[in-house]
Parts: sequence; C-alpha cells; structure tokens
Amino acid sequence: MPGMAVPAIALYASPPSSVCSTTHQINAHTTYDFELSSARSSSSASSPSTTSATPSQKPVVGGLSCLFSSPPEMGCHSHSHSRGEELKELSSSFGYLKFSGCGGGACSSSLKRDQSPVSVFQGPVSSGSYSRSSPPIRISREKIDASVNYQNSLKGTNGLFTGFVRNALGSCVDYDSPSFRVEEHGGLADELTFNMEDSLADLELQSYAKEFLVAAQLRHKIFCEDFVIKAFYEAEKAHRGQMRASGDPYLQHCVETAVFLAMIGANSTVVAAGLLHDTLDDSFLSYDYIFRTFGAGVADLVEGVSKLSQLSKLARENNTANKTVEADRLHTMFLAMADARAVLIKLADRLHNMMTLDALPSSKQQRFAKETLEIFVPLANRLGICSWKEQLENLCFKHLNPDQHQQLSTKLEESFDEAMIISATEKLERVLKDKAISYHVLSGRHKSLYGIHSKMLKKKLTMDQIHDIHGLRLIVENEDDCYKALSIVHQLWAEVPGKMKDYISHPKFNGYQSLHTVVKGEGMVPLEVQIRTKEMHLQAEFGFAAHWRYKEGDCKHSSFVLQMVEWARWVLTWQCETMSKDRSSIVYADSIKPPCTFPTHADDCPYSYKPQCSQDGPVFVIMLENDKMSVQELPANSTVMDLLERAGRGSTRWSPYGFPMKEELRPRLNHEPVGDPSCKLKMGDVIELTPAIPDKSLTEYREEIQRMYERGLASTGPAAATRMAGWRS
Ligand SMILES: Nc1nc2c(ncn2[C@@H]2O[C@H](COP(=O)(O)OP(=O)(O)OP(=O)(O)O)[C@@H](O)[C@H]2O)c(=O)[nH]1
Ligand SMILES: Nc1ncnc2c1ncn2[C@@H]1O[C@H](COP(=O)(O)OP(=O)(O)OP(=O)(O)O)[C@@H](O)[C@H]1O
Repeated sequence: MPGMAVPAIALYASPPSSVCSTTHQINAHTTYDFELSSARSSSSASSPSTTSATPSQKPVVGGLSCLFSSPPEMGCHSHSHSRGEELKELSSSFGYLKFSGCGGGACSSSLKRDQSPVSVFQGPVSSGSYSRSSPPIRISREKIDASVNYQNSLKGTNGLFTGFVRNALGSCVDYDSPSFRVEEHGGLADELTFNMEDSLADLELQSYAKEFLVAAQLRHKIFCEDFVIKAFYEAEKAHRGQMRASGDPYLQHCVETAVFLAMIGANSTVVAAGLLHDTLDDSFLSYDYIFRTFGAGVADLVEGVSKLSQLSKLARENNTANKTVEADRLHTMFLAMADARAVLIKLADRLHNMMTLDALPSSKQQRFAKETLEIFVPLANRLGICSWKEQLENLCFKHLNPDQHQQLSTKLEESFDEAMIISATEKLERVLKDKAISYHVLSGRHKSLYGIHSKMLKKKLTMDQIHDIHGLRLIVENEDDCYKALSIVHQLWAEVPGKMKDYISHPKFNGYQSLHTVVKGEGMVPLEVQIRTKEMHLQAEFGFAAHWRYKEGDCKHSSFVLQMVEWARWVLTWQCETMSKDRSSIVYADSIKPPCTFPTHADDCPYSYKPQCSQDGPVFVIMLENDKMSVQELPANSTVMDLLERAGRGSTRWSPYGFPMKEELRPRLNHEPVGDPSCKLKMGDVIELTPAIPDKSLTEYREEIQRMYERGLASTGPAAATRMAGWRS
C-alpha cells in the first residue's frame, strides 16, 4: 500500500551501554529503499506517498540510505543523565532522519545520533532483532577474584597458562607491555580443540563471562549465533584472568569491540574476529588454531588487526603521523595492506580503548589521543563511519584540550536544540507532502562538539558565527524539486541574508552540487538546509566531491589513493550490511561502479587489496633506519634494492657475505634477514636498516679496539674475541 511507513528499526551505532547514557534519545525509525522509491516516484511523482516503500517490502535500509540507527528500545533513550553530563562525558553529535513516505508518529520522531545521513553502512534487515541495551555491567570484585583464583589453580595443574600470568594482569590498552605468544613458548594452542558443550560448561565457571554474553545478546542478536558464541568462548579462554587497567576483565573489551561492529551491521565473521582481535598479540592462540577453528576469514582478519596494531604502535613511538605526508601515506597503507574490515575492527577496538582511557596515566592518555586523531580519525573519515569518527574526535578533544572541551560543552549545552531540529523536520515534511514534492531522505543533525571546535579554529569564528550547528538535508528526485523545496523552506522560515548558495547552477570546482541556505528556525536558531538530488548526493558521498575528501581539505590524492578509499568503502558496504542480500536496492551511478562483482574481487581486479592484484599502484612500506621510522612510497614492483638506494649515504653495493649493504646499512625485511635483495616489496612491509657498522668510522672503531686491547678488555671472554676477529677479517 503506497504511503505506508515502513516500520523498520535501523541499526544504531551506539556506544556501549556505559556510554549510551551520553546519547540523545532514540526512537523508532523508518527506513527507505532508494531504488524502490525512485522508481515509484518517477511513475507517479505527483503523490508524495508514492515515494514510500510498501509494507510488503523488507524493512531494510537501502544501500545508500540510512544507517546506524538504533533499536527503538535501546537503553540509551532513557536519560538519567543531564545533557550537560552527556556532552562532557562523550559529546558527539546526533542525527535525525526521516525517509520519504513516513506516516505515523513513530516515524516522525525518529532520531539517530552521530550519523552521516547517508553513509556506506546500513542497519540490519530485520526489525525487532535488537533488544534493549543492558545497563552497564558491573562485575563484583569477588567474581573477578574468584575467577582469577580459579585460573591460578588451573595454571598450577595443567601448565596451560605457563608464562601467561605475567601478561594476564596487564592492561590491554597498555601497548607498551610486551606482547606474548604462548606458542612461541611451547605452542600449546594447537592442542586445544573446540567442544561447545565443554565450553558452555566451562563458561558456567566464569559467571562474569556469562553475564557479558547475555548482555551482548540483548544488544544484538548476532551474539546468539553459534559461530559467534564459539568465538566468544575462545576469546574468554584466551583472555581468562587478564584484566584491563580499569580492573575490568579483558574480555569486556573484546565484547564491546564486537558489539560496536555488530551495531554497524557487520556480519558474523567480522564480529567473531572482533571478539578474537587481540588473541594473537595477547594470548596463547595461534593463527593456525584460529584458522582451524574459525576458518581463513576470521584468522586473516585477526592477523590483519594484529599487523595494524604493530604498525600503529611503531608510528606512535616514532611520532610518524605528525608529518602530513607521512600520515597520509600511513592512512593509505593501512587501507591498502589489510582487508578494510580489519581496519574496521581496529577502529572499533580503538573506540572502546578511547572510551576507557581514563584508567591510564595522563601521559598515556595524551599519546593515545594524539595517535587516534592522527591515524584513526582520518581512517574512520575515509571509510565513511561518521559516528565513530565523531566519537573518536570528541574523546581525543576531551583528553588533549580538557579546558576547551569543558568550556565548549558547557556552551553547547545551552545551544544545542534538538527539539528544534525535530520540529523543523516535521514541519518541512508536512509541507512537502502538501505540495506533493516527493523526497528520498530528510535528515537532521547537530554538529559534533569537535566539529564545531575545528570549524571555529579553521575559520576563526566564534560559536555564534557558526550557522550549521543545526542542519537539515533533503534529498529529492530531480533538480526542479530542489528549487521548489528551497522556496518552501524560505516560506517556512526567514532566510539569513547572504547564506544562500546555489551549487546546482554553479557547481563547485570538484563537481559538488547542492542548494544551501541558512534560515532562522524556531527560536531564531540558525538552521542550515541542504537540498540536492540523489545523484548529487551520491557524488557528495562517493564521488569526486566525496565528503571525506572535503574534510581532508580536498588535498590532491593520487588516483590510487582515491580508488583505494572508494574500494575500502565498497568492501565495507558489502560486507557489513546484513542487507547485502538485497543488493537490488542499491543504485549507483555507473561512473562510480567498481568493475567487479561484489563481494568477490575478480582475479584481475585492479582495486583488489590482494598484493598480487595491485600491481599498478604504488607500494607504501615502513622504513626503520637507525631506529627512525618513515613511510616510503615506491612505484609498483619496487624491490628491497630500490629502497636501499634511498636510504643511508653512498651507493648500494654487495657485501662479500651476499647481502646488500650501503656504506653502513644492512636490511631486514619483516624482521628476517634479506636473502634475496631483488624481492618485491609489498604494501605494509617493514624494512629495518640496521647499521652494519656502528655509528662510527672504521678508523675510529679500530682505534677503539686497539684501546680495548691495550686495556686488556679483549680477554673478557671468547665471544668478545670472536667479535674482534670478525672485525679484523
Ligand atoms: N561532500 C561535500 N560536501 C560539501 C562540499 N562543500 C561543501 N559541502 C557541505 O556544505 C556545507 C557548507 O558548505 P558552504 O555552503 O560552501 O559553506 P562554507 O562557505 O564552506 O562554510 P560555512 O557557510 O561556514 O558552512 C559543508 O559544511 C558541507 O557539509 C564538498 O565539496 N563536498
Ligand atoms: N545540513 C546538514 N544536514 C544534515 N547533515 C549534514 C548537514 N551538513 C553536514 N551534514 C553531514 O553531517 C556529517 C558531519 O559533518 P561535519 O559537521 O563534520 O562537517 P560539515 O558540516 O559537512 O563541514 P564543515 O564543518 O566544514 O562545515 C557529515 O556526514 C555531513 O555530510
């Protein structure tokens, strides 16, 4: 029946329950299917109702329509906290979204938070699949102690945890602590086999773990799937006894990471990998074990996350990302070397770590916040995960500029007017219906705290001069409707002079098209309204004028980078929405359609991440030269020799021992000595160039040896004598 609302519950990228209280209200959502709607509206454009999906339609979110909405009954909507508290704790923007054809009150009060109204992610297909978010889980100290004691007794009896205890009490956010792999210390992981019954019985003993599982299941139904439960169990076993700096069980972090992923519609492979994401680095599980138990999909993702963690740690230690060029290369490398889903898991991991940063000493808080801003926020931006990006930014802001954060959030507390956005949306919707202007999406949002802060800095504005703190976006069927809708907006509210921009008749240099206006909304609060067609919107989200590029300041990226980002976004679109079953609902312009069939890459796909396929693009590698890290960009098919040419002083030559060396450098590739210097470099390779000769000239060194001999130090042991002999030869 045309005109009926589609009572779908879209997925909401919500922070975990403990942070949920920082959010704004969430109610039922309607979602909208792009293709269906456009087809209908073109056939009978005169009726606004023709843009609705029918009730018989699957209540899904269309490929490019809304995402990250929340289940209506999620715990977040009940506020026991004041809004000021919320802003201070985890200030982020909220969003309000309507789809054409909404009828009924549920739809008209749909609110979502933090979202780009259109993004690459979709919510889950099924309504009602999410249930209430549980209150923050508090685990009693006794339970934890009991669990730890129990584990200690196990350690004593079967030796399974030998060597594990040391790590077990560390914090998972303490990246400084040495990672530990049991398989390197005896390889016990391979002896483990999975048995669901045993596992569940064992889980009984870990009552806190059971609570986590139940809480996760209440937040998302994917945690009821056997595959995910199995991953949960393995994560529990792997991290048993480990605690976070906050005193919470490590497992909690794994579960929260996985819940974030589930909340953006990630499938069970990604959620399982989210649960296991730290096991390679921080437990006795091996790649082989994960591979055998969960398959290559999960094992590769966990390995990918581990590699990303190592590289980001290196970058943090070397302060690499504070240089724009290097940071840019790092972002590209991260997206290119790993499956984009591994980046997604890493982002979810970082989001939870940032949310729980308070438990760390202030110096570490600062380092993590800085690194997050330099590396992870841009990645979230490139991948189009607006919600995470804003949450990360706000958290970084809070830790890096606590005073400014405090000041601005207090001000915003007075300025944010969500009710105004809701009522403006409803008002506009009513008139659009009356005037028979069909539209695809009508969305509203308020700008995030950090977004406002950055804009003030960038444009040297006071908060009062920022006109888009509150904004609406309307996506209509055709250009004509854009202008009709604009005139309706101007009839409804007084125009702020000089703020109207017609980027339709005068597109921006990058091709961006849209109508922008600022009006005085209710209470004279400035309200930015953007009006565009679906095609213009696709361009603004995925095309040359993509929002992520706009946010990066439209810097000149190579076509490789652009393709890489677009590809990553596509992969995530297709991998992370449960509605990938309904691909037909996605209508992309041919010009931006990737050249192979999703979700599988064609063997010769030029955009594939697989190293063997990406032969045309440049290669980004990490070079560690005398302990200084840099990210190098080399042409496709470059070899270790090519890299050596760039490093150190003098020209490369071959040593008599068969390894290439410059005057002073000796290469190692991914921690192994280089056997074949003509081997090709791969995206994300780490090349260490250690000095073949310590940082002194040979003459100086000889003199020093001479002095050592003279002092009789050479006789301190056979090893020393051998070293000396080596030097003489
Ligand atoms: N995707 C995309 N969005 C854009 C682009 N340019 C502008 N926008 C959007 O349009 C909004 C306002 O842009 P303009 O009307 O040009 O305003 P401005 O002069 O940049 O600055 P303000 O008026 O202070 O917001 C931005 O906040 C973006 O949301 C673009 O190139 N790509
Ligand atoms: N008027 C609006 N209505 C709805 N959504 C908007 C509006 N303006 C921007 N958005 C979306 O909100 C999200 C956050 O945007 P953000 O505030 O970071 O930047 P911006 O407003 O687009 O740019 P700038 O800060 O440079 O003005 C983006 O997905 C953006 O597309």
